[in-house]
Amino acid sequence: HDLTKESPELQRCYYLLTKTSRSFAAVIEELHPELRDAIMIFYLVLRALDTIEDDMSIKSEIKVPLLRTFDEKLNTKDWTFDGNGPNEKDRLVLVEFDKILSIYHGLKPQYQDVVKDITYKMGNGMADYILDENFNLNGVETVKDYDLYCHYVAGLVGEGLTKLTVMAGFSDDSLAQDNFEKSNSMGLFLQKTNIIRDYHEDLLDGRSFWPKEIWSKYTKELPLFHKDASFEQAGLSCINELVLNALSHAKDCLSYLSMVKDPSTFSFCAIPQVMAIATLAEVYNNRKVLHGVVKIRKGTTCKLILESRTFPGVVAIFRRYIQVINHKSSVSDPNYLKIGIKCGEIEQFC
Ligand SMILES: COc1cccc([C@H]2O[C@H](CC(=O)N[C@@H](CC(=O)O)C(=O)O)C(=O)N(CC(C)(C)C)c3ccc(Cl)cc32)c1OC
Repeated sequence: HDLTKESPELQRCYYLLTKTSRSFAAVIEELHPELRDAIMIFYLVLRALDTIEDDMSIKSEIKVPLLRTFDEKLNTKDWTFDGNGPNEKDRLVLVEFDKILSIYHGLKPQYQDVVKDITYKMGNGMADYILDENFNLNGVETVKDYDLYCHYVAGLVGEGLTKLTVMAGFSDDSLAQDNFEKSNSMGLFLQKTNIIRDYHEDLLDGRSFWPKEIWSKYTKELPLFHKDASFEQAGLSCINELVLNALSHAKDCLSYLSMVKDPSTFSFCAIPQVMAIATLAEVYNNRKVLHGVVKIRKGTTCKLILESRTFPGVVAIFRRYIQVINHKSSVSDPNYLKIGIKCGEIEQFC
Protein backbone atom coordinates (compact mmCIF):
# COMPACT_ATOMS: atom_id res chain seq x y z
CA HIS A 1 0.00 0.00 0.00
CA ASP A 2 1.10 3.60 -0.50
CA LEU A 3 3.05 4.79 2.55
CA THR A 4 4.01 8.23 1.21
CA LYS A 5 0.74 9.84 2.42
CA GLU A 6 1.26 8.56 5.99
CA SER A 7 2.68 10.56 8.96
CA PRO A 8 6.48 10.58 9.45
CA GLU A 9 6.12 8.47 12.64
CA LEU A 10 4.03 5.85 10.84
CA GLN A 11 6.48 5.75 7.93
CA ARG A 12 9.32 5.29 10.45
CA CYS A 13 7.46 2.37 12.06
CA TYR A 14 7.07 0.62 8.71
CA TYR A 15 10.78 1.24 8.13
CA LEU A 16 11.53 -0.43 11.49
CA LEU A 17 9.27 -3.33 10.44
CA THR A 18 11.17 -3.90 7.19
CA LYS A 19 14.46 -3.76 9.14
CA THR A 20 13.31 -6.50 11.54
CA SER A 21 11.72 -8.91 9.08
CA ARG A 22 12.02 -8.01 5.39
CA SER A 23 9.91 -10.80 3.89
CA PHE A 24 7.16 -10.79 6.50
CA ALA A 25 6.95 -6.96 6.47
CA ALA A 26 5.60 -7.16 2.89
CA VAL A 27 2.83 -9.53 4.05
CA ILE A 28 1.85 -7.15 6.91
CA GLU A 29 1.80 -4.16 4.54
CA GLU A 30 -0.77 -6.00 2.39
CA LEU A 31 -3.19 -6.33 5.32
CA HIS A 32 -6.66 -4.69 5.28
CA PRO A 33 -6.39 -1.04 6.55
CA GLU A 34 -8.62 -1.90 9.53
CA LEU A 35 -5.91 -4.10 11.08
CA ARG A 36 -2.68 -3.17 9.25
CA ASP A 37 -1.31 -0.58 11.72
CA ALA A 38 -2.51 -2.52 14.79
CA ILE A 39 -0.76 -5.71 13.65
CA MET A 40 2.36 -3.80 12.57
CA ILE A 41 2.58 -2.22 16.06
CA PHE A 42 1.85 -5.58 17.72
CA TYR A 43 4.72 -7.11 15.69
CA LEU A 44 7.14 -4.31 16.67
CA VAL A 45 6.22 -4.38 20.39
CA LEU A 46 6.76 -8.17 20.40
CA ARG A 47 10.08 -7.66 18.62
CA ALA A 48 11.14 -5.15 21.30
CA LEU A 49 10.24 -7.67 24.03
CA ASP A 50 12.10 -10.46 22.20
CA THR A 51 15.16 -8.20 21.76
CA ILE A 52 15.28 -7.56 25.52
CA GLU A 53 14.92 -11.30 26.30
CA ASP A 54 17.63 -12.16 23.75
CA ASP A 55 20.10 -9.44 24.82
CA MET A 56 22.76 -11.30 26.85
CA SER A 57 24.44 -7.98 27.76
CA ILE A 58 21.50 -7.05 30.09
CA LYS A 59 22.01 -8.72 33.49
CA SER A 60 18.96 -10.56 34.90
CA GLU A 61 18.47 -8.15 37.86
CA ILE A 62 17.62 -5.53 35.21
CA LYS A 63 16.10 -7.85 32.56
CA VAL A 64 13.55 -9.67 34.76
CA PRO A 65 11.78 -6.53 36.13
CA LEU A 66 11.97 -4.94 32.67
CA LEU A 67 10.18 -7.94 31.09
CA ARG A 68 7.58 -8.14 33.87
CA THR A 69 6.65 -4.44 33.59
CA PHE A 70 7.14 -3.96 29.86
CA ASP A 71 3.38 -3.53 29.35
CA GLU A 72 3.58 -0.39 31.55
CA LYS A 73 5.95 1.19 29.01
CA LEU A 74 2.94 1.23 26.67
CA ASN A 75 1.30 3.79 29.01
CA THR A 76 4.14 6.25 28.44
CA LYS A 77 4.57 8.65 25.54
CA ASP A 78 8.31 8.52 24.97
CA TRP A 79 10.00 5.56 26.69
CA THR A 80 13.08 4.25 24.83
CA PHE A 81 15.87 1.82 25.78
CA ASP A 82 19.48 2.03 24.73
CA GLY A 83 20.31 -1.56 25.68
CA ASN A 84 24.07 -1.74 25.39
CA GLY A 85 23.99 -4.86 23.19
CA PRO A 86 25.51 -3.39 19.96
CA ASN A 87 25.22 -6.79 18.29
CA GLU A 88 21.42 -6.98 18.64
CA LYS A 89 20.17 -6.46 15.05
CA ASP A 90 16.75 -5.41 16.35
CA ARG A 91 18.17 -2.84 18.82
CA LEU A 92 16.61 -0.09 16.68
CA VAL A 93 13.04 -0.93 17.81
CA LEU A 94 14.13 -0.18 21.42
CA VAL A 95 16.14 2.94 20.59
CA GLU A 96 13.17 4.29 18.59
CA PHE A 97 10.39 2.87 20.81
CA ASP A 98 8.91 6.38 21.17
CA LYS A 99 7.91 6.25 17.48
CA ILE A 100 6.08 2.93 18.14
CA LEU A 101 4.38 4.49 21.20
CA SER A 102 3.08 7.46 19.22
CA ILE A 103 1.31 5.13 16.75
CA TYR A 104 0.21 2.71 19.50
CA HIS A 105 -1.67 5.54 21.32
CA GLY A 106 -3.51 6.32 18.07
CA LEU A 107 -4.90 2.78 17.70
CA LYS A 108 -8.51 1.93 18.64
CA PRO A 109 -8.63 1.34 22.44
CA GLN A 110 -9.77 -2.27 22.04
CA TYR A 111 -6.73 -2.95 19.82
CA GLN A 112 -4.42 -1.22 22.32
CA ASP A 113 -5.85 -3.46 25.07
CA VAL A 114 -5.04 -6.65 23.13
CA VAL A 115 -1.43 -5.54 22.49
CA LYS A 116 -0.98 -4.60 26.16
CA ASP A 117 -2.61 -7.78 27.54
CA ILE A 118 -0.43 -10.10 25.41
CA THR A 119 2.70 -8.03 26.18
CA TYR A 120 1.98 -8.41 29.90
CA LYS A 121 1.45 -12.19 29.70
CA MET A 122 4.46 -12.78 27.41
CA GLY A 123 6.82 -10.57 29.43
CA ASN A 124 5.96 -12.44 32.64
CA GLY A 125 6.21 -15.83 30.92
CA MET A 126 9.69 -14.93 29.64
CA ALA A 127 10.72 -13.69 33.11
CA ASP A 128 9.49 -16.94 34.73
CA TYR A 129 11.67 -18.96 32.36
CA ILE A 130 14.77 -16.82 32.92
CA LEU A 131 14.35 -17.32 36.69
CA ASP A 132 13.70 -21.05 36.37
CA GLU A 133 17.25 -22.30 36.99
CA ASN A 134 16.72 -25.77 35.55
CA PHE A 135 15.63 -24.19 32.24
CA ASN A 136 18.85 -22.17 32.16
CA LEU A 137 21.11 -25.10 32.98
CA ASN A 138 19.63 -27.96 31.01
CA GLY A 139 17.35 -26.07 28.63
CA VAL A 140 13.74 -27.17 28.39
CA GLU A 141 13.20 -30.34 30.51
CA THR A 142 9.85 -31.99 29.78
CA VAL A 143 7.60 -31.87 26.69
CA LYS A 144 5.15 -30.07 29.00
CA ASP A 145 7.85 -27.38 29.66
CA TYR A 146 8.46 -27.25 25.87
CA ASP A 147 4.77 -26.60 25.19
CA LEU A 148 4.58 -23.99 28.00
CA TYR A 149 7.68 -22.09 26.81
CA CYS A 150 6.33 -22.09 23.22
CA HIS A 151 2.94 -20.92 24.53
CA TYR A 152 4.58 -17.91 26.18
CA VAL A 153 6.69 -16.83 23.20
CA ALA A 154 4.44 -17.90 20.30
CA GLY A 155 1.04 -19.29 21.38
CA LEU A 156 0.15 -15.95 23.01
CA VAL A 157 0.88 -14.19 19.69
CA GLY A 158 -1.68 -16.43 18.02
CA GLU A 159 -4.14 -15.60 20.82
CA GLY A 160 -3.63 -11.84 20.36
CA LEU A 161 -4.03 -12.03 16.60
CA THR A 162 -7.22 -14.07 16.96
CA LYS A 163 -8.66 -11.40 19.28
CA LEU A 164 -7.74 -8.65 16.80
CA THR A 165 -9.12 -10.45 13.73
CA VAL A 166 -12.36 -11.50 15.49
CA MET A 167 -12.83 -7.90 16.77
CA ALA A 168 -12.42 -6.64 13.20
CA GLY A 169 -14.94 -9.24 11.97
CA PHE A 170 -12.29 -10.90 9.78
CA SER A 171 -12.43 -14.34 11.46
CA ASP A 172 -15.14 -16.66 12.79
CA ASP A 173 -16.11 -15.83 16.41
CA SER A 174 -15.69 -19.54 17.22
CA LEU A 175 -11.89 -19.03 17.04
CA ALA A 176 -12.16 -16.95 20.22
CA GLN A 177 -14.41 -19.49 21.94
CA ASP A 178 -12.19 -22.61 22.05
CA ASN A 179 -9.95 -21.24 24.82
CA PHE A 180 -7.61 -20.24 22.03
CA GLU A 181 -6.54 -23.89 21.53
CA LYS A 182 -6.28 -23.45 17.76
CA SER A 183 -4.63 -20.02 18.15
CA ASN A 184 -2.06 -21.61 20.46
CA SER A 185 -1.38 -24.36 17.88
CA MET A 186 -0.75 -21.70 15.21
CA GLY A 187 2.09 -20.37 17.35
CA LEU A 188 3.46 -23.73 18.51
CA PHE A 189 3.60 -25.07 14.93
CA LEU A 190 5.78 -22.11 13.85
CA GLN A 191 7.92 -21.95 16.99
CA LYS A 192 8.61 -25.71 17.18
CA THR A 193 9.59 -25.71 13.49
CA ASN A 194 12.09 -22.88 14.15
CA ILE A 195 13.45 -24.65 17.27
CA ILE A 196 14.10 -27.89 15.33
CA ARG A 197 15.70 -25.95 12.43
CA ASP A 198 17.90 -23.78 14.70
CA TYR A 199 19.58 -26.65 16.66
CA HIS A 200 23.14 -25.83 15.49
CA GLU A 201 22.77 -22.02 15.68
CA ASP A 202 21.35 -22.21 19.23
CA LEU A 203 24.16 -24.58 20.25
CA LEU A 204 26.69 -21.94 19.08
CA ASP A 205 24.88 -19.46 21.38
CA GLY A 206 25.33 -21.99 24.18
CA ARG A 207 21.65 -22.77 24.54
CA SER A 208 18.98 -25.15 23.28
CA PHE A 209 15.20 -25.37 23.32
CA TRP A 210 15.01 -29.07 22.40
CA PRO A 211 13.15 -30.79 25.30
CA LYS A 212 15.43 -33.09 27.34
CA GLU A 213 12.55 -35.61 27.69
CA ILE A 214 12.95 -36.28 23.93
CA TRP A 215 16.68 -35.81 23.19
CA SER A 216 17.82 -37.80 26.27
CA LYS A 217 16.35 -40.94 24.61
CA TYR A 218 19.09 -40.61 21.95
CA THR A 219 22.16 -39.15 23.70
CA LYS A 220 23.64 -38.18 27.10
CA GLU A 221 24.78 -34.75 25.83
CA LEU A 222 22.92 -32.66 23.21
CA PRO A 223 26.08 -31.36 21.42
CA LEU A 224 27.16 -34.93 20.53
CA PHE A 225 24.70 -34.98 17.60
CA HIS A 226 26.89 -32.27 16.04
CA LYS A 227 30.31 -33.23 17.43
CA ASP A 228 30.42 -37.01 17.12
CA ALA A 229 29.71 -38.67 13.73
CA SER A 230 28.79 -41.91 15.56
CA PHE A 231 25.81 -39.98 17.06
CA GLU A 232 24.52 -38.74 13.70
CA GLN A 233 21.92 -41.49 13.28
CA ALA A 234 20.70 -40.81 16.85
CA GLY A 235 20.49 -37.11 15.93
CA LEU A 236 18.30 -37.95 12.94
CA SER A 237 15.94 -40.06 15.07
CA CYS A 238 15.71 -37.13 17.50
CA ILE A 239 14.90 -34.65 14.73
CA ASN A 240 12.26 -37.06 13.42
CA GLU A 241 10.58 -37.37 16.83
CA LEU A 242 10.55 -33.56 17.20
CA VAL A 243 8.94 -33.26 13.74
CA LEU A 244 6.33 -35.83 14.79
CA ASN A 245 5.63 -33.72 17.91
CA ALA A 246 5.28 -30.52 15.82
CA LEU A 247 2.89 -32.27 13.39
CA SER A 248 0.46 -32.81 16.29
CA HIS A 249 -0.57 -29.14 15.77
CA ALA A 250 -1.16 -29.40 11.99
CA LYS A 251 -4.87 -30.27 12.13
CA ASP A 252 -5.60 -27.31 14.47
CA CYS A 253 -3.73 -25.00 12.08
CA LEU A 254 -5.73 -26.15 9.05
CA SER A 255 -8.95 -25.85 11.05
CA TYR A 256 -7.94 -22.32 12.17
CA LEU A 257 -7.22 -21.24 8.60
CA SER A 258 -10.61 -22.54 7.43
CA MET A 259 -12.23 -19.95 9.75
CA VAL A 260 -10.36 -16.84 8.54
CA LYS A 261 -12.66 -14.94 6.18
CA ASP A 262 -10.83 -11.77 5.08
CA PRO A 263 -8.49 -12.58 2.13
CA SER A 264 -5.53 -10.42 3.29
CA THR A 265 -5.82 -11.81 6.84
CA PHE A 266 -5.97 -15.35 5.40
CA SER A 267 -2.69 -14.82 3.49
CA PHE A 268 -1.10 -13.22 6.56
CA CYS A 269 -1.99 -16.35 8.58
CA ALA A 270 -1.41 -18.97 5.88
CA ILE A 271 2.02 -17.92 4.55
CA PRO A 272 4.00 -18.66 7.77
CA GLN A 273 2.15 -21.99 8.15
CA VAL A 274 2.99 -23.23 4.63
CA MET A 275 6.61 -22.12 5.14
CA ALA A 276 6.64 -24.16 8.34
CA ILE A 277 5.25 -27.41 6.82
CA ALA A 278 7.77 -27.08 3.96
CA THR A 279 10.57 -26.53 6.51
CA LEU A 280 9.46 -29.57 8.55
CA ALA A 281 9.64 -31.70 5.38
CA GLU A 282 13.11 -30.27 4.66
CA VAL A 283 14.52 -30.90 8.16
CA TYR A 284 12.94 -34.38 8.51
CA ASN A 285 15.71 -37.04 8.47
CA ASN A 286 18.15 -34.33 7.25
CA ARG A 287 21.64 -34.59 8.75
CA LYS A 288 22.47 -31.01 7.59
CA VAL A 289 20.30 -29.74 10.50
CA LEU A 290 22.96 -31.03 12.93
CA HIS A 291 25.68 -28.91 11.33
CA GLY A 292 23.94 -25.70 10.17
CA VAL A 293 20.62 -23.94 9.53
CA VAL A 294 18.61 -25.55 6.74
CA LYS A 295 16.40 -23.11 4.78
CA ILE A 296 13.87 -23.80 2.04
CA ARG A 297 14.88 -22.47 -1.40
CA LYS A 298 13.80 -18.96 -2.50
CA GLY A 299 11.98 -20.42 -5.51
CA THR A 300 9.99 -22.73 -3.24
CA THR A 301 9.05 -19.77 -1.02
CA CYS A 302 7.66 -17.83 -3.99
CA LYS A 303 5.62 -20.85 -5.18
CA LEU A 304 4.25 -21.39 -1.67
CA ILE A 305 3.16 -17.73 -1.34
CA LEU A 306 1.29 -17.90 -4.65
CA GLU A 307 -0.38 -21.24 -3.87
CA SER A 308 -1.42 -20.24 -0.33
CA ARG A 309 -3.92 -17.55 -1.27
CA THR A 310 -6.90 -19.91 -0.93
CA PHE A 311 -7.77 -22.58 1.64
CA PRO A 312 -7.81 -25.43 -0.97
CA GLY A 313 -4.34 -24.23 -2.02
CA VAL A 314 -3.08 -24.48 1.56
CA VAL A 315 -4.63 -27.94 2.00
CA ALA A 316 -2.88 -29.12 -1.18
CA ILE A 317 0.47 -27.80 0.13
CA PHE A 318 0.04 -29.58 3.49
CA ARG A 319 -0.97 -32.81 1.75
CA ARG A 320 2.09 -32.63 -0.52
CA TYR A 321 4.63 -32.08 2.27
CA ILE A 322 3.02 -34.71 4.51
CA GLN A 323 3.66 -37.18 1.64
CA VAL A 324 7.29 -35.98 1.37
CA ILE A 325 7.79 -36.69 5.09
CA ASN A 326 6.09 -40.10 4.79
CA HIS A 327 8.30 -41.08 1.84
CA LYS A 328 11.45 -39.89 3.64
CA SER A 329 10.73 -41.99 6.74
CA SER A 330 12.78 -45.18 7.07
CA VAL A 331 11.76 -48.48 8.67
CA SER A 332 14.81 -48.27 10.96
CA ASP A 333 13.48 -45.05 12.58
CA PRO A 334 12.06 -45.71 16.10
CA ASN A 335 9.01 -43.56 15.26
CA TYR A 336 8.46 -45.03 11.78
CA LEU A 337 4.97 -46.34 12.58
CA LYS A 338 3.87 -43.21 14.49
CA ILE A 339 4.91 -40.83 11.70
CA GLY A 340 2.96 -42.99 9.22
CA ILE A 341 -0.15 -42.88 11.42
CA LYS A 342 0.20 -39.09 12.02
CA CYS A 343 0.63 -38.38 8.32
CA GLY A 344 -2.42 -40.55 7.58
CA GLU A 345 -4.49 -38.64 10.17
CA ILE A 346 -3.55 -35.26 8.69
CA GLU A 347 -4.25 -36.52 5.14
CA GLN A 348 -7.72 -37.67 6.31
CA PHE A 349 -8.27 -34.18 7.66
CA CYS A 350 -7.17 -32.55 4.41
C1 LIG B 1 -2.50 -16.69 14.29
O1 LIG B 1 -1.10 -16.57 14.51
C2 LIG B 1 -0.31 -15.97 13.53
C3 LIG B 1 -0.83 -15.52 12.31
C4 LIG B 1 0.04 -14.93 11.37
C5 LIG B 1 1.41 -14.79 11.62
C6 LIG B 1 1.92 -15.23 12.85
C7 LIG B 1 3.40 -15.12 13.15
O2 LIG B 1 4.14 -15.26 11.93
C8 LIG B 1 5.49 -14.79 11.93
C9 LIG B 1 6.14 -15.15 10.61
C10 LIG B 1 7.52 -14.51 10.55
O3 LIG B 1 7.83 -13.57 11.25
N1 LIG B 1 8.38 -15.07 9.68
C11 LIG B 1 9.75 -14.63 9.54
C12 LIG B 1 10.66 -15.83 9.52
C13 LIG B 1 11.16 -16.13 10.87
O4 LIG B 1 11.37 -15.14 11.62
O5 LIG B 1 11.36 -17.32 11.16
C14 LIG B 1 9.97 -13.97 8.22
O6 LIG B 1 9.26 -14.38 7.27
O7 LIG B 1 10.88 -13.13 8.17
C15 LIG B 1 6.26 -15.37 13.11
O8 LIG B 1 7.06 -16.28 12.95
N2 LIG B 1 6.00 -14.83 14.33
C16 LIG B 1 6.89 -15.21 15.47
C17 LIG B 1 6.28 -16.34 16.39
C18 LIG B 1 6.24 -17.67 15.65
C19 LIG B 1 7.19 -16.48 17.60
C20 LIG B 1 4.88 -15.97 16.84
C21 LIG B 1 5.05 -13.80 14.53
C22 LIG B 1 5.39 -12.69 15.30
C23 LIG B 1 4.49 -11.62 15.44
C24 LIG B 1 3.25 -11.68 14.79
CL1 LIG B 1 2.16 -10.37 14.92
C25 LIG B 1 2.88 -12.81 14.04
C26 LIG B 1 3.77 -13.87 13.94
C27 LIG B 1 1.08 -15.81 13.80
O9 LIG B 1 1.62 -16.16 15.03
C28 LIG B 1 1.42 -17.44 15.55
